[in-house]
Amino acid sequence: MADIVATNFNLFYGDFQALKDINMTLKERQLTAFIGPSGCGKSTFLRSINRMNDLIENVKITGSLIMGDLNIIETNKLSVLRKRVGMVFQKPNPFSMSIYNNVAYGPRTHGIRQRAVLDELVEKSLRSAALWDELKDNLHKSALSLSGGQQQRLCIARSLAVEPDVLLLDEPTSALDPVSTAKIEELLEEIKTEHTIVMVTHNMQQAARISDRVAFFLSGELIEMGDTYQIFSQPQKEKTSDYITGRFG
Ligand SMILES: Nc1ncnc2c1ncn2[C@@H]1O[C@H](COP(=O)(O)OP(=O)(O)OP(=O)(O)O)[C@@H](O)[C@H]1O
Repeated sequence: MADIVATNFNLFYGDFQALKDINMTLKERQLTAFIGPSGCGKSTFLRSINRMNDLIENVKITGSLIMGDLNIIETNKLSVLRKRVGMVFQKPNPFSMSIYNNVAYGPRTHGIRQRAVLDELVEKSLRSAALWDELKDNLHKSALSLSGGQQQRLCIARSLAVEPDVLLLDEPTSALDPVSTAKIEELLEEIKTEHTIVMVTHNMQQAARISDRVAFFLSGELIEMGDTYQIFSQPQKEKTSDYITGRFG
């Protein structure tokens, strides 16, 4: 595992520059929250970390994004990158298959076939996502029969099953009720010492509750990054202070 380091990172959608000269270190085994008003580039930067932006036409990137020995921008081994960097989206998107097969899907695509190994990975991942006790007797039920909160925890379990270094989460609780949100926050706090977690959130209380570090974006720029306590109690930049006190955004 290693820190993720962005240096002079720029991203353009056609002529539009969505990210401007980002210099940032995402520390390993910490949870970093990306905050900022809508359209400021948080998701674009998050998607850059596992090259999801490759799917979009006319994207141009300059600068570098490095994780230890892995050059994220230049590698042509996307399956290796995506094994090391998992992603969970805003809306739970389990596959239309059983709970077991959802979690076993990633390991199977990486060639794991032995039933005992898969069983162990499924159990470990569901335990990490705080779902094992709830679901262990129903592993062959359809994932689509679960509640929204359970589906999102299943999506986290599915990402964890390939044992990634990094977990990217794009507003993972914004479609969920407060109880499901609390469960996800709790599980992220539990797993963050074993993974580097980067989460986009519009919920400032959530960032304050569970992140170790906060990065504040505005209009494609990284305005300020620091320890969560510092950002919320003693922001160094006026724009950060205006945003967190609700003056705009
Ligand atoms: N596929 C795309 N093509 C062109 N422009 C895009 C594309 N995706 C995003 N953008 C633009 O890039 C900018 C940053 O968008 P992005 O989704 O990264 O912002 P965000 O901070 O995550 O916003 P939100 O909080 O609303 O999700 C916005 O101006 C957006 O319109």
